[in-house]
Amino acid sequence: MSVKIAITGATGRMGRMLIEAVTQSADSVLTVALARPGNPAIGQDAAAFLGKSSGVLISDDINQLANADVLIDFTKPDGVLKHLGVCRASGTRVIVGATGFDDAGKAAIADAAKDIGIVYAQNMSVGVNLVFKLLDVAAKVLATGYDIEIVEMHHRMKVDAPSGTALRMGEVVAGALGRDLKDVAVYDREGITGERDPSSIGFATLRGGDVVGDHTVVFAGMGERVEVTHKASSRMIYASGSLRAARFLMQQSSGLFDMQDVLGLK
Ligand SMILES: NC(=O)C1=CN([C@@H]2O[C@H](COP(=O)(O)OP(=O)(O)OC[C@H]3O[C@@H](n4cnc5c(N)ncnc54)[C@H](OP(=O)(O)O)[C@@H]3O)[C@@H](O)[C@H]2O)C=CC1
Ligand SMILES: O=C(O)C1=N[C@H](C(=O)O)C[C@H](O)C1
Repeated sequence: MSVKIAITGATGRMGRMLIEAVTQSADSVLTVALARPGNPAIGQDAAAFLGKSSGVLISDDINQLANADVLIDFTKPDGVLKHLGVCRASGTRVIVGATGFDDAGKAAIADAAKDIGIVYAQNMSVGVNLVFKLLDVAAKVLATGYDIEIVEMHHRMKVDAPSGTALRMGEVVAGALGRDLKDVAVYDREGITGERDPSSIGFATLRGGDVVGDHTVVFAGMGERVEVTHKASSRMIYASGSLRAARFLMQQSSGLFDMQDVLGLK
């Protein structure tokens, strides 16, 4: 049976990629496509930008979320939290792809997962989730004598920094070393900074052009440097991962999961 999918932010970069992925999928079907009130695409077919017809018109009525098995939400934290309220009431499962949540937002996601199945992942790609595993191993092997720095580059339209993926990479590495990222993260360096604190994990954020998403974690020692890099060249990797997460969620009536759960990497 096809999984009934709702897409919010239907005219966004990821929204459109998700609509394309659902229209190509054999086991999911688009039933709801939402945009914010005033969006000029409201009333148009959700797949019109592909020159296709999906039979689903873009709407601004969030109560339509009840007409889906799974909402895939790549909007922004405030949008996700609003949509979660409707989904919690209707029993619609949710995939949270948006990044930039504060601690209160993350707590609200965890609370909603008491009633509905939720996959929340800063990066839905198989490759990045493999990298998370590799980083756990690398950090443990290179635990002493290696300075850890995380560099990411994204397109000029991205509004949050560092990326959710870079922050998750920091959490994985810090966790492997028994550190709390909140205590050791360094996000800015300017002027006379003093020598590097060996326990710190530094972040550098680059923005420009149309870069889909590049991440490198550097382990810099005396005499050698190990770099673990992932480069995304298509947003379809995130859309395909999200559909995989949707199939996984159909087996879960409640609970909070991530892509490591979906991919069986735990
Ligand atoms: N987890 C993952 O694998 C990935 C996560 N992302 C994350 O997904 C998010 C979206 O990225 P991207 O598609 O590039 O961004 P876009 O800006 O292209 O799209 C965002 C969409 O969300 C809508 N939106 C924004 N705020 C709200 C709101 N409060 N309520 C309802 N709709 C809203 C926008 O509508 P409007 O046009 O009206 O502003 C737009 O349609 C980002 O947080 C990004 O970091 C991106 C790629 C992969
Ligand atoms: O905004 C993006 O584009 C991306 N956002 C996610 C993040 O913040 O990590 C995932 C991916 O890197 C693309």
